[in-house]
Amino acid sequence: MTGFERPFVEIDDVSMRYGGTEGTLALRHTSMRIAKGEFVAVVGPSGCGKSTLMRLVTGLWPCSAGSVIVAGKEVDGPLSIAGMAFQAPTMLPWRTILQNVMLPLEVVEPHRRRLRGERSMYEEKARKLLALVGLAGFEDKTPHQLSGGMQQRASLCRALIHDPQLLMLDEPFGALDVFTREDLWVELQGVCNILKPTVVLVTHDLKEAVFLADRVMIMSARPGRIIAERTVPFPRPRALDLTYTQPFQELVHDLREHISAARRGEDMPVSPPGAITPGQEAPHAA
Ligand SMILES: Nc1ncnc2c1ncn2[C@@H]1O[C@H](COP(=O)(O)OP(=O)(O)OP(=O)(O)O)[C@@H](O)[C@H]1O
Repeated sequence: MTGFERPFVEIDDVSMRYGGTEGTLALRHTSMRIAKGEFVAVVGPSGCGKSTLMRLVTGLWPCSAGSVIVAGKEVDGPLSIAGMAFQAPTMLPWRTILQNVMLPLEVVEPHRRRLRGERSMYEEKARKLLALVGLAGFEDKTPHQLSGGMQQRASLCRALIHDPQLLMLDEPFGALDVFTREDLWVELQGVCNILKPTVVLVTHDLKEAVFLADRVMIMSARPGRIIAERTVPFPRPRALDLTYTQPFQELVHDLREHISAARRGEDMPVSPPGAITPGQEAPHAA
């Protein structure tokens, strides 16, 4: 990195209230910086405003106060450079898996314009992505012919088909069994290593956060704000065996304590941003 590089995502003193002045205050004075290519996980008590934060960053909702800047531009509407995946894969049941994966290309420019003339190139790309997550051979199936885990893999491909610079994942593995979930962590890590998007992952699973992220941001109970962050020092690629090691479990435990305190409405002593767990070396984070 040369000199100062502007963060890719800049969330500045953002507040968000649903339903007018008497409505629910979901976020209060939340700030966050995310570097290009960085993988950030956001954890916090249930209902603290994590999904709200995702909606503000992707421009699906406007903030009530503060600003969100992505790639140097203030977000003032839905972001075409973002790909999204949620807990429910939400595949269109009448379309094949390949057609579902290609859906964003029918909406997002410049792909929309190019799709008619370059359909076979785009189809090839969708097939390659599906192969990358172990779904080669399932392109022509419909969603109901696939398991939940397979549908979630396909929804990851759909989030990535238009080469998003920003990948926003809101509990994407929350509905899956633990084995499928862990397989998908490894696959997501592999895909990110190749495509290198900037990623924001909202999750309740602290192991998932530590396994996947360069940095974990911890939110307070509602109204949410960032109360602490941890840099994850483990080198990549990470293997699942890492989750059984003591440093990994200590970091998960540390996060759990922060969230328990946040649920009780207490703030733990806040570590400086980017604090590193004692005895561990600095990460490669972007
Ligand atoms: N569309 C909406 N209208 C009114 N209130 C909302 C709306 N969406 C969310 N809220 C409220 O805002 C607060 C934050 O919700 P949000 O979904 O962002 O939290 P979360 O941290 O993602 O929750 P969870 O961990 O349970 O998924 C909650 O109190 C919720 O009830």
